[in-house]
Amino acid sequence: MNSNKNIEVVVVKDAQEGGKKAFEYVKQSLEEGMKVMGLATGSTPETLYTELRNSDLDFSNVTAINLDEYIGLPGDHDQSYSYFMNENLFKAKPFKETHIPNGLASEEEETARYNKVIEDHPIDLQILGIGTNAHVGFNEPGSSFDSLTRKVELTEETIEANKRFFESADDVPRYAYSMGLASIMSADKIMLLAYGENKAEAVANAVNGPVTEEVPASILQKHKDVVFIVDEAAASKL
Ligand SMILES: N[C@@H]1[C@@H](O)[C@H](O)[C@@H](COP(=O)(O)O)O[C@@H]1O
Repeated sequence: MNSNKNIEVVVVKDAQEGGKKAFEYVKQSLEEGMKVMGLATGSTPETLYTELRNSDLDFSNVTAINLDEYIGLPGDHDQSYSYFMNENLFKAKPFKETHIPNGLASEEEETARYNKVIEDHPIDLQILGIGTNAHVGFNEPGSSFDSLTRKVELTEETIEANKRFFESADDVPRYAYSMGLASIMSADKIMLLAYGENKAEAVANAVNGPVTEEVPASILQKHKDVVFIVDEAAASKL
């Protein structure tokens, strides 16, 4: 099924099974001494976070670094990624430190601050979701493979996909701070999760397509240790 030897693809039945499989990888990383874990938001990692919350794994020696945050939303806004992480993971599972971009801070200061956070805490395991247009974090098509944390403009496709969490598309922020593709690639290990038929094309392009900035996740073909955990629907175009 997987014709690209660089990306290991594990196919599971559904998101529930995906959460359990992803949990095993996280557990193994912890056993191997993981100190810094890169975290993702969106609906995809929810089943993994449920497994983590319900486990007895101890993250009190692990630093968490999140991929991105909407610009303009305060951390206590119920659609901010900061709020999502607190509710889905951090309240139940304390980490040593948690880092997430501050959506209210100024661009210059915040991007410099966040790049320093990543530089000071090399990521052992990075969790990723994937957008329907193959974005990772908020690195939309056209993002440079050399990019670090910066302000990004969301595409219409992403605004459409994310409006389900807001009252209307007009309420979806237009900009975000996102870790760049080079920052993501600097992680020692990467685990990308994807569930559902609407991710099938993005997954196929990322795994088997050309490595191009038009398909941000395709850069993962160049990483030495990457696994995709996808359900049967998301694997259907591989
Ligand atoms: N910035 C996030 C990504 O980190 C996430 O992976 C992706 C998919 O979201 P979902 O998991 O809800 O499909 O879109 C969002 O825009």
